[in-house]
Amino acid sequence: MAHSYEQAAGKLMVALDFPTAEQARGLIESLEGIPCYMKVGMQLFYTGGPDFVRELKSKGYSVFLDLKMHDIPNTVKGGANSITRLGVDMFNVHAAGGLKMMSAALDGVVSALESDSALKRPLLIAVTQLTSTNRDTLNREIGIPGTVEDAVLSYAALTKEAGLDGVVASPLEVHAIKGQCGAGFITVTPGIRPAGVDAGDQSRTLTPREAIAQGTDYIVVGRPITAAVKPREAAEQIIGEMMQA
Ligand SMILES: O=c1ccn([C@@H]2O[C@H](COP(=O)(O)O)[C@@H](O)[C@H]2O)c(=O)[nH]1
Repeated sequence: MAHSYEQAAGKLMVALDFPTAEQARGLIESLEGIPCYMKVGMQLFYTGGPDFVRELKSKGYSVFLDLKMHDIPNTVKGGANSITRLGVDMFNVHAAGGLKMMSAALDGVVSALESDSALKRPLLIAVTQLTSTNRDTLNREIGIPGTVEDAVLSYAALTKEAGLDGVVASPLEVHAIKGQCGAGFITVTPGIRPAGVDAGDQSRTLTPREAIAQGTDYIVVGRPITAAVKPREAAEQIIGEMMQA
């Protein structure tokens, strides 16, 4: 299906992986007017904190808070409650934390919503197998047998059972996830590299056009935009590719 400019831009999540809010603001200014999602990860959150997230929301951006919580259920429930109060549009936990931990995250969301009717329900998703990992990481290093896709599908099934909205996976697994969990189960896919751009530490990658063609709901793009000489041009080129998919 062809995408309009707005549809394609709305599926682009820009990873604001910067050490300071000041540096992130520089990129945001250069992308002004592009209706993309902004993703705040641990590097920026640990310096910019909740205030920076509120600043993004006040500018009208949809925000994915990518803190990948992974702790005991009670702690994750509290974290999810605080994040929901912050007013983000999406946040995540690690599926490896298990069913009880993911259900506790959902409880944290529900308890926040019950305490303040003005709050909007954020999408809650779980990280399956990091896109920087491959079969060797899984089998030899961690000692988990099988293919990466097996592991991703197993985490996705658990995430669905816990009642979460979707998963983070590589674009290579989107087709299988949608087949198993249904088209409405959201996939958020990092590991995006336009042709000719260095993969860096990413192992399981596709281009923006290929990822959209696989049926992913959102692509996450960091360095191909943030480290580009002309970030706005890089972002517009990616959106153009997504529109052609
Ligand atoms: O499996 C995962 C989960 C999260 N990420 C995050 O996405 C971006 C990707 O950045 P690039 O610079 O485009 O590689 C980054 O914020 C990661 O923390 C991921 O890459 N893989």
